[in-house]
Amino acid sequence: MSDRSPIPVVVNGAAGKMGREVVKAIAQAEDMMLVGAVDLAPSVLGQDSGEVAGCGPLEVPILNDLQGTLVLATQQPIQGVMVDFTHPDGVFENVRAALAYGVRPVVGTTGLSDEQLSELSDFAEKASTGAIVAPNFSIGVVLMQEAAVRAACYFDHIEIVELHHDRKADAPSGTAIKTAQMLSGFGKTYNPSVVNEREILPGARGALAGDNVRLHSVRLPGLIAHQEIIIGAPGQIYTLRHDTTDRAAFMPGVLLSIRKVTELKSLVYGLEKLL
Ligand SMILES: NC(=O)C1=CN([C@@H]2O[C@H](COP(=O)(O)OP(=O)(O)OC[C@H]3O[C@@H](n4cnc5c(N)ncnc54)[C@H](OP(=O)(O)O)[C@@H]3O)[C@@H](O)[C@H]2O)C=CC1
Ligand SMILES: O=C(O)C1=N[C@H](C(=O)O)C[C@H](O)C1
Repeated sequence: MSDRSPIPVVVNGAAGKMGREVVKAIAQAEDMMLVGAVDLAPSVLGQDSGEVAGCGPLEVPILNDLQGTLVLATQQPIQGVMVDFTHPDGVFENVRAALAYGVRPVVGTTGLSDEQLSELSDFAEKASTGAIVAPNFSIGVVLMQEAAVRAACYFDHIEIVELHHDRKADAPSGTAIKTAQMLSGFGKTYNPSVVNEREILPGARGALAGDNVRLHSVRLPGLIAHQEIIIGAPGQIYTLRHDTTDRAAFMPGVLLSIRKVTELKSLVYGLEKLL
């Protein structure tokens, strides 16, 4: 049994698909304590976050007041952490608020623009407060991305297909954008044209990211989160694929980030930097 105080954690988006999974994971982690649960969904206001998550009562009600809940997190023996799985529209303000209160953000919500990310990074640096933004908390995805980066030393033709459930707000996925960013900066332009290509229906060839990596998004009920990186060369196709079959897959990465963010003094973008 450790004599250190548990890390106080606020979960923002606590009633969502990811938020419920995070509440369960924190309830089971001996070195963490859930001190606040926030969500804007009116149907869960005032309900016990543990009951909503399906892990039994935790005596932490779901509130719709992030600022008030962050204040609670500042009144704990050690500095708190805010885990955010909400919506692309609100995440920037949520993270700014957490940093302003000295509560360290661990952010899974996707959709932050490069400018927003850079602004949050400057803000964290000035506040000397750790923050982690990870478009994907699954360790399997990081391994897939790293294999793609290695393959990029030898191959020039790479397209990414990401497939998600039909309740996803943003496209392309944060994971696909991050993968393209990781493949960029090696002084090459991917997918050089070998014909004068005509896109008969706009969008048919996907979006261009990074150094010309093509991204394609599929949205269907029945899917959770999946990504293929397809690498082509004369006479061969190398396909990397990751399938999330349960959101529990993200929890080891989320818990690791909650622990690591307490040691940081600035913003880190990407789970791969913590492994
Ligand atoms: N980094 C990673 O590994 C992963 C990232 N994600 C990302 O996390 C985000 C959430 O995903 P998911 O859990 O599936 O989404 P859900 O829609 O299931 O959950 C989001 C919850 O947050 C609530 N909410 C929306 N805006 C706010 C806000 N400003 N403040 C507080 N609560 C808010 C929603 O309420 P209401 O329904 O009323 O809007 C909902 O209850 C997405 O951006 C997704 O891409 C998802 C999986 C893994
Ligand atoms: O919305 C989701 O579900 C997911 N979003 C993240 C993304 O945009 O990459 C991570 C994962 O793919 C699940």
